[in-house]
Amino acid sequence: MDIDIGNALDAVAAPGVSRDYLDRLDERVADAHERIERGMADDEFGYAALNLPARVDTAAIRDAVAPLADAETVLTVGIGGSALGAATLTDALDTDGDAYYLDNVDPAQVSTLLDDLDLESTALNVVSRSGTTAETLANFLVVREAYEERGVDWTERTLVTTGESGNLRDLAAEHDLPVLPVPDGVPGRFSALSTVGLAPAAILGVDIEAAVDGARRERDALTGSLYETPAYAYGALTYALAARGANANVVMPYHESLETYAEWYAQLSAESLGKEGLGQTPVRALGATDQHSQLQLYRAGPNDKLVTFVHARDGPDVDIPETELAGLDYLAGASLGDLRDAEFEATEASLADVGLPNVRVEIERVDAASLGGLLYGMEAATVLAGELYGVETFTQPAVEWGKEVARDLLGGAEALDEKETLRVTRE
Ligand SMILES: O=P(O)(O)OC[C@H]1O[C@H](O)[C@H](O)[C@@H](O)[C@@H]1O
Repeated sequence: MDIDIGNALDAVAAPGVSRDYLDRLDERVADAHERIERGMADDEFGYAALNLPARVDTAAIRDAVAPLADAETVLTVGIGGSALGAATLTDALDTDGDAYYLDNVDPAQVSTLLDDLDLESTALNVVSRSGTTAETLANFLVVREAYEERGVDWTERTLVTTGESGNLRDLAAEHDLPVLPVPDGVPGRFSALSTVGLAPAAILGVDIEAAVDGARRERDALTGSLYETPAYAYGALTYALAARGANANVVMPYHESLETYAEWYAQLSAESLGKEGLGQTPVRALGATDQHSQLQLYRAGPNDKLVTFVHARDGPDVDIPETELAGLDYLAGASLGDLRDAEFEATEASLADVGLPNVRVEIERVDAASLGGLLYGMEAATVLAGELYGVETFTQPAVEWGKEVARDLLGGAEALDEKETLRVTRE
C-alpha cells in the first residue's frame, strides 16, 4: 500500500501537521518501531499478530477446509474480529460461491437467511476465539437446529475455528469436527490474516497464499521511519491529527467491494485505540455514493475530522456507451472507472480546498495480494498509533461491561439501576 499525506500537512489543512513536527515525531516512530519489533520477536500478546505473514499455515487451512470444498455457500457464525476480517476478504474478492455472515442477533435476519439458504450445500463456519461469545453460540444453536430440522447432517458441514479451550473446542472434539486454532497471542480484531480470516475465503477458492504474500511484503517494509513506511506514516498521522482536533476518521473507499473493509477498520481502530479519553471515532463511508449524502458535511461542517480515501489504481472497467442525450458530452469516450476516479480526485481536492485534512491510501488493485497488504499495513499502523498514544492496544475492557450486564439480565438479575426516563408520546 502507498499513502499520500500531503493534504494533511498544515500548508493545506487545519488541523494539519507541519513538516517539522513530523520530523520530531519520526524520532518517536523509531522508538515505537523498536518496541514493536521486540514484541514481535518475543511473540508478545498482540504484537504476535504482526508475525502472521511468516507464521500462518495456509496448508493446514486448506486441509481443514477440504471436506467442505464442494460447498456452494459458506455461512460464518461469528462476531467482531471473528467475522469482519473474513468478510472483508470474501466481500472484496471474486469467490466461487456466496459468503454470508451471522454477526448479529436479529431474529428477523436469522430466520430470513435460514429460510433462503440451501443448507445441503452450505458449509457452516463457526468462529469464536474465546468460545464463549453469547451472540455466536446462540446463533450457532439456532443454525444447527435448522440443519437438523431439514435432515442435513450438520456435523458433515461444520468447521470450527476457536482457541485452545472452551465450549466450541469441546463441541468439535465431541462431534469430531474439523477444527482450526486461533493462533496464540492474536486478538480477534488482528486475526484477519490467520485461520480466522482466511478459512472462509479458502473454502470459496480465494488465493489465500497471495493474501499472505501481500501481507509479508508489507511486513518486510516496516522500518523505523514514517517517511519510508506507509503503514507508519498513516498510524503517526492519525495520532497527530487526533491530538489536533480531528476526532473522527472517515474511511471512504472508492470501491463498492471495499465497503466491508471500512467496517473492519472501524473495529480495529475503535477497540485498539479508544482508551483513556483518546482515539478517533471511525466513520464508515463509501465513494462515490456518499458524495451524494455525507460530503456536504465533510466540506461545510466542522473541521473535526480526517477523511481517509482508499483507492485502487487499476481494476476492471466498463465503457460508458455513446449517447444522444443532451448535456453529457463530458462523458464521451469515458468509462465508469474514469468517472469514479474523476469523482474521487474532485472530492479529494474539494476537501483540501476547505482545509479538511485527508489522506489517500492506494493499492494496486482489489486483489488478494493488495488486500493482504492493506490489512497488514493498517494493523501495523494501529499498533504504531497505540504506542504513540501510550494505550494498551490489545485489550478492550470497555466492551466487557455491557456483555456482563446483558448476561445478568437474561439470568433474571436486576443488573441495572432504574433507568432515567423522559418519554415523549403523541397526545
Ligand atoms: O472471537 P470471540 O471470542 O467470539 O470474540 C468476538 C468479539 O467479541 C468481543 O466483544 C470483543 O470485543 C471483540 O474484540 C471480539 O472480536
